[in-house]
Order: sequence, then structure tokens, then C-alpha cells
Amino acid sequence: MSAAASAEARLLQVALVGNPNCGKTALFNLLTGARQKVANYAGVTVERKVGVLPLSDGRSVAVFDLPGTYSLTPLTPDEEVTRDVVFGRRAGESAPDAIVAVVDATNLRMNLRLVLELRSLGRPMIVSLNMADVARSRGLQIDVARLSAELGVPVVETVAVRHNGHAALRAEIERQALRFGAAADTAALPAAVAPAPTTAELQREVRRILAVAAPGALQFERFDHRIDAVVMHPVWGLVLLATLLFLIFQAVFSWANLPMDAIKDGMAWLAEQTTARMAEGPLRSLLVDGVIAGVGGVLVFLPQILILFFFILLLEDSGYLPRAAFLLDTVMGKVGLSGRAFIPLLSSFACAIPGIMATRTIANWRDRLATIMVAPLMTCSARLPVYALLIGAFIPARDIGPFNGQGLTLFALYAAGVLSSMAVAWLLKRFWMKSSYQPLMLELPPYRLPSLRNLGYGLWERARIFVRRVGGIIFALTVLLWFLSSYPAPPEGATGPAIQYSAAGWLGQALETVFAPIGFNWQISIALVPGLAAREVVVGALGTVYALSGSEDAVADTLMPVIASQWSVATAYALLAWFVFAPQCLSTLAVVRRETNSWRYPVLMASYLFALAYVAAFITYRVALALAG
Ligand SMILES: Nc1nc2c(ncn2[C@@H]2O[C@H](COP(=O)(O)OP(=O)(O)OP(=O)(O)O)[C@@H](O)[C@H]2O)c(=O)[nH]1
Ligand SMILES: [Mg+2]
Repeated sequence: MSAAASAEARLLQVALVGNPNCGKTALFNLLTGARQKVANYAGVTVERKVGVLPLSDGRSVAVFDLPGTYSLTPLTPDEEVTRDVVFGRRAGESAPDAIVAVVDATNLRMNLRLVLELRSLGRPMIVSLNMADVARSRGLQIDVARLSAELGVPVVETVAVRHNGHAALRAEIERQALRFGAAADTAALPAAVAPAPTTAELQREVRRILAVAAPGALQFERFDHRIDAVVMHPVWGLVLLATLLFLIFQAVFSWANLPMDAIKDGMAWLAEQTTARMAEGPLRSLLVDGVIAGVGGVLVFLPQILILFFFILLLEDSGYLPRAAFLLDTVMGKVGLSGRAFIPLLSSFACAIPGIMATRTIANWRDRLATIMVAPLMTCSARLPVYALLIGAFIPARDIGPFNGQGLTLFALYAAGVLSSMAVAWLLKRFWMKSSYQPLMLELPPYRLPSLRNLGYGLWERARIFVRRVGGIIFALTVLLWFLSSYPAPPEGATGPAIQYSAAGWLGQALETVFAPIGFNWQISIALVPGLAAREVVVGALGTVYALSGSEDAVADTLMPVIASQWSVATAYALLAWFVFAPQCLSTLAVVRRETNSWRYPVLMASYLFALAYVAAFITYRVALALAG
């Protein structure tokens, strides 16, 4: 296909390029109506995202959001993504028709270097002077017209966190769109039009431009060092971090009671109504034992997940996270992890998948691989329903001193994940992937009051993801399990519950031989099989299995009291220990395969995690039995 023909066929393409954390994604979301993740630290975006900006003349522009980068010479895999898009080096793609260089107006000295580098490519370009609100409120004067004249490209001010804060940029894109189209026959772009300027040259040029367009920027103070004196203090900083984490786990249990009870009551009412209004038969059982007991049983945990994310989002938006990374850099360095691993590992508390993708910000391959290998040990939010179910059933809610015992147990489980990840990392780096310690280089963002809009979107997004999982994979697997647990039907004159004669019952009893040494009964063994796909499925599966094992006419009771009366405490603890380690998530393994480009690492990961899970559950079970006996 000739370049001209492809330019006809495709949309105009504009790429947002800029330093990390300057607000590219926030602008992208405003321009295209997308809901990509925005947070106050460098390295949030690690892949290319596309959105569509409709123009008033009926045409549309494809907008690319890209990982932040300091220059066009990449040091990390995420920066490579940006370079490849800018130069049109991705397979089957040409270079974008125009570049929107996004700069943080409060950090011009650093940001303008990349702008100059981009300008030397000789492409249509607009500079978006973002964070104009912060610059103004801090009294930084920028002569926009002069800056534009010096750079030789249009410059517009934007505030990407304000409704319509992108209006000027949008208008400029409209105005320039025709020109972009004319320049679109640059499908395969030469590396640079002019010889690339050296860093020293760039620096000199930045100083010269700032001296005339924004003299205040040369000594502009972006930080509040008084806060950092406490937050990054080697002792007080750690005390603060520990207190924060601790409070979060307390809140997950103490705040969630009301909404959880409401959902539980709703489900019980639904089950009662369905039982009362439908004739007995397979359909009623599918609805009550399969859908309501199974899927509804997982939905109950939505409030706890949202409370956890409420705090994660607050931390992400405040600017605190990179500071915590510096605090823990020495600890991470001792086990051989790069300080850069902190944010990927922390993201893994939400889900290992974005965590593993975020390792693209780690330059050294061995450091990156070690981080990927331990990321699934961080307690992802899919474990929360499992933990909460078992804690709710087996740990009394009474207070231990000022603390809630259930919150304390949850904290211990998270701590077990973190400590074992450190231990595994230490072993990996010591015996397999040696690399020397590299001091942490990470840009500190300024502190910011978390924006309510971000928080609202973030929570909404989380709720949507969770409900979609419940309605998708969890629903499908629970229904499948209902079938396997109901058929073949029991023979004439059978006495026990029907599930014992079904395919799933048969499988559970076969698996029990493997799991009996670690204290799992046949019901748990059944539930673990569909739970290989995703962890929360185990909760739904247990709901269905127990609903089907109950006496014929009893209305499906909620799962918690049932397991509390039927399992030993040792079994419950062993299952908790199992879930700290077990790699029960196929999507994580698939992402490891993609990011490492090899089957070797996901296979290795699954094997070591299963082995750890079995050993940990075994020890826990035996110790708990011995203590109880
Ligand atoms: N006050 C203010 N805050 C902004 C503005 N634009 C972005 N932010 C905040 O700046 C932080 C970074 O925004 P992002 O959009 O994630 O930045 P990014 O450039 O995509 O960052 P990376 O993906 O890490 O390269 C977030 O906390 C935003 O809420 C702005 O114009 N004004
Ligand atoms: Mg971004």
C-alpha cells in the first residue's frame, strides 16, 4: 500500500509525547473520553493506547497516549514503546502525522529538553503547557506567546484535571488538522531531519529560551521540603508507612460490615423468593444453588474491594508512593531488588497483571525478571474474597487491644505475601540472576490533593471490573460447576446428597487423595479446579458445592456459617496458607509469557508457586492440628 493511499484510508494520527507524570493520560482522557489510569507518579502508562477525538468538521483524529520518556534515546522498555511509535517503527504502522508535546509547566527546565528534541524531527507539532493551574497559583509567569515564538510551534495552556481544561488544545488541533493531513506522506520517517542535538546543546537552548519566556522557571521551587523531612525520614517515614498500611486493613473489615450485610440480605431474599415462586427442579436449583449461592457469594465482597482501592487511589494520587519507594530502597536493595521494583510490586496489590506490565520501567533485564517472578506473591484483590470468607468464618471479630482481630489477620496474610516475595527475590538474585545494586533514580512528584474526580472514576472503574468478572468468568465457571455437580443424577435409592454421585463429586473424591495431607476435604478439592482460572471462582464454587450438598429443602444458607460448622480450624488456616502462594490465575501466567517472550518463565513460576503453596499449607495444617490436639 502506498503511503498516500494509506493516508487516505486512515484517520489523522496525533501522539501525546512528554516526560513522565506531566499529565499526558489525563489529557488523553479529556480528548477522547477514555478512562485510562492517571496517577501522581512517573511510569503509570507503559503501553500505547489509542482513542478517537471527533473534530467539528466531521473528521476524526486518532490520539495516542504513550509512556512518558525523558528523551528519544530510550533506557527502559516502556520508553522504547514511545520511541518506536514516534519513529513509526512498529510493524504495520507509520509515524503519527503530528506530535502534541505535553509539558509540565512547573518543570520547564527539565521538560523543554524533550520538546526541542522532538522539534528537531521537523514534524507538525503543538506544545501543550499542562498544569497551567499549578504554575499560576504558585506565581510562575510564563509568556506563552514568546515561548511559542522561540520554539517556532504553537503553544497552548491546558489544565488536564479540570472540566474542559483541554479546550485550547482541542481548538489548536482543529486549526492545524489540515496541515497535519498535508504532511501525512511521511510514512517512513528518517531517524531525524537535522543531526540530533547533544544533551549539552539542548540544555543551553532550554536556558536561553527560559531566560526570555519564563525567567522565573529557572529557580522555581516545586517541592515542599518540610513534608518530605518527615515522610522520608528513615525512622518517622517508616513509622508513618506502617501506620498507614495498618489502618487500611483495619478499615477493610470495620467499614465494610454494613454494605456487606445489605448485599447478603438481598441475596438471601432473592434465594427465598426464587425458591418460593418456582417449582422444584433443575432450573430452580441452577438459579438458587448455582447463580445465587455461587455468583452472589462473590458479589458480597465488593464493598471490601472498594474500600481497599479507595486507599490505594488516595495514595497513588497524593505523590506519596515514590517516596515510599525511596524509604524502602535499602530494604529492597538488600534482597537484590531494584528500588524501581517498588511501584510494580505495589500495583500487584490490585492485580499482578498491571504490576507485571509496570516492570517495563525497570531498565536491567535481570532486575525486571526477578520482579516479575515475585509479583504474584503480592496479595492481589482477587484473593480478598477468599481471605475475607475464611477470616469471617474462623477468626472471631473481637478486638485485640485497640485492634480488630480480623483486620490483624488480614494484615498478617498480606505481610506473609510480602515477606515471602522478598525471600524468593533474595534466593533468585543470589543463585540465579545476579546483578549489581543500582541506586534508585526516580522522579519525585510534587504532593497533590487527590482529585475527587479521579477517585470517583477510579472506584467506578474498579467496581465495573469486579462486577464484570463476577458476571463473566465467575458466572460461567459456577454454572459449569453446577452442571458437573448435578449430573449424572444419583442412582435409584441413593442416600447421600446427589453431588456425591456426580462428575464433580467423583473428581473431588479423586483429588482428595492429593489434598488430604494438607487438610482439604473433597468439597474444597472440587472448588480448586475451576479456581485455577481465577481465585474468586473458588468462593463461588464453594457456594455452589455446599448449596448442593445441603439437605433438599433447606433454603441456601450463606456459605460462611456452613463452613464455620463443617471445617476444622486447621483446614481453614491451611487453605489461607495455600492462597498466599498458589498461582491460581491463568491471565497472570499468560501476561508473563507475553512480557518475557518465553514459556519458560510462566512454567517456572507456576511450578515454584504450587510447590510453595503445598508446603506452606502442609506445615500450617500439621502445626495447627498439633496445637489444637
Ligand atoms: N493540578 C493539575 N494536576 C494535573 C494536571 N494534569 C495532570 N495532573 C495530575 O498529574 C498527575 C499525572 O497525570 P498523568 O495523566 O497520569 O500523567 P502522565 O503524563 O500520563 O504520566 P505517565 O503515564 O506516568 O508518563 C496526576 O495526579 C494528575 O491528576 C493539571 O493540569 N493540573
Ligand atoms: Mg500516562
